[in-house]
Amino acid sequence: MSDFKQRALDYHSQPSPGKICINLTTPAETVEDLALAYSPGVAEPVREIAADPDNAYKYTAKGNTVAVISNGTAILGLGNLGPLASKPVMEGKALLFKRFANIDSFDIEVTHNTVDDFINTVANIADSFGGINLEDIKAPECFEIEQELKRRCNVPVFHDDQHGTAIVTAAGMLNALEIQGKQIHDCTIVCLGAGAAAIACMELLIKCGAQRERIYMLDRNGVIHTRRDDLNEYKQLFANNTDKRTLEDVIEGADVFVGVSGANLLSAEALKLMAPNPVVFACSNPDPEIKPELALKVRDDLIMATGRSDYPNQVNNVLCFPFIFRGALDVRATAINDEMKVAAVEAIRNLAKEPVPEEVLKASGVSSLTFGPQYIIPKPMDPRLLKNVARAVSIAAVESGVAKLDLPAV
Ligand SMILES: NC(=O)C1=CN([C@@H]2O[C@H](COP(=O)(O)OP(=O)(O)OC[C@H]3O[C@@H](n4cnc5c(N)ncnc54)[C@H](OP(=O)(O)O)[C@@H]3O)[C@@H](O)[C@H]2O)C=CC1
Ligand SMILES: CC(=O)C(=O)O
Ligand SMILES: [Mg+2]
Repeated sequence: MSDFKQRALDYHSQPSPGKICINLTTPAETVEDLALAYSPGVAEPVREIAADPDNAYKYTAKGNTVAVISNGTAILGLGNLGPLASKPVMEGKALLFKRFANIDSFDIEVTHNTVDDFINTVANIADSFGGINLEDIKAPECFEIEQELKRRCNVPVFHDDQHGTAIVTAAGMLNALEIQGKQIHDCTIVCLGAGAAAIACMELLIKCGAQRERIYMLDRNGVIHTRRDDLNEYKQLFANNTDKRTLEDVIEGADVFVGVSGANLLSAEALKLMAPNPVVFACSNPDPEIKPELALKVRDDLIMATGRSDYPNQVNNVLCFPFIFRGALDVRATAINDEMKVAAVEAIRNLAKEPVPEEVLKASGVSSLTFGPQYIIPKPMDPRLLKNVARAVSIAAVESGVAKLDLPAV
């Protein structure tokens, strides 16, 4: 067994199995404590909440708790390995929520037969939480699931693999193109993958100025084009009127490659065909579409990002979901809307241009980080993400009319 594999397994099994636990916030030592915490005292908040459901925010942990919910159908880039196998990732998301935004999470792995079963399960428990973070649910079901849950739930519902990924990709892409001296409007973009992350990333890049006709999306059957008859309604939006059929066909002269598909699917030969000064986001986890060492060996004019923590430029939704939920919970937003997403893109993007504090350099194991090809996007452990992104999101929620509370004082 490799050393890294053993260390990863040890990390998850020691000092106790898993990565999270529940702690108490109130004393529970004496008879009086228990009389307050449980019977008879607990009846008082019960009555208050029955009289007004908003009192759940006052007397329970609801307002600072997010449910991380998966069915395990698209676990990272590992595929459909079932609900239970997704649990380490969902506990990982809970770890990140707590570590970066002090949000408590429950991970919930749902076994279901139909899409309706899944939707009903989540809708029926949603009121227990301040928000719902859907995770690693494959396309195309994820689109219907999110849409229906948004309609049925009173709390924000956010599919992280769609919108968290899209927000971070857009922030990193705008910065990378700025460094490469390119305008997104003029770029030819190749997107390998046509699932949850791909569709959302491309839609957000279009909102940021990319031209739909200059995007070539590919799935397992190659380029998505207008003469295919096997496309779902989401892929159809990206059907290109083209004779190009393969990755090699579309990548020739392309400015941008976004990989949200699977491991090692972009060859060095294909990369060589890209236009000068390309941007390659190989975001598949745990293994990118092309390894940075290989990519940088064949192109020295490249800006390269992956989804991983162990290379420069980590384009990963960890830079978004803790902070967008912090911003939403702080003003009790009823939804996470486009205004809040755009605010998050701008806040993440701008932070990469600020001088980096010593503590971030230390945690990153480097002596300097300056806006440029090796640093297009902030590091997840940058404490300013919490302040800047959450605040920007809260302001956008208030201004767009979905906040139930005023902005908290700074
Ligand atoms: N860095 C980050 O923050 C994030 C990275 N990701 C990564 O993106 C990838 C996809 O995740 P997600 O969108 O949630 O999953 P989905 O299951 O929704 O989509 C996967 C897509 O990848 C395509 N695909 C898989 N294998 C190939 C292949 N050999 N050639 C071409 N296309 C292929 C599938 O094609 P088809 O439609 O034909 O089945 C499908 O369109 C994963 O690797 C995941 O780790 C996801 C979210 C965040
Ligand atoms: C990062 C993430 O959410 C994924 O790879 O699915
Ligand atoms: Mg995911």
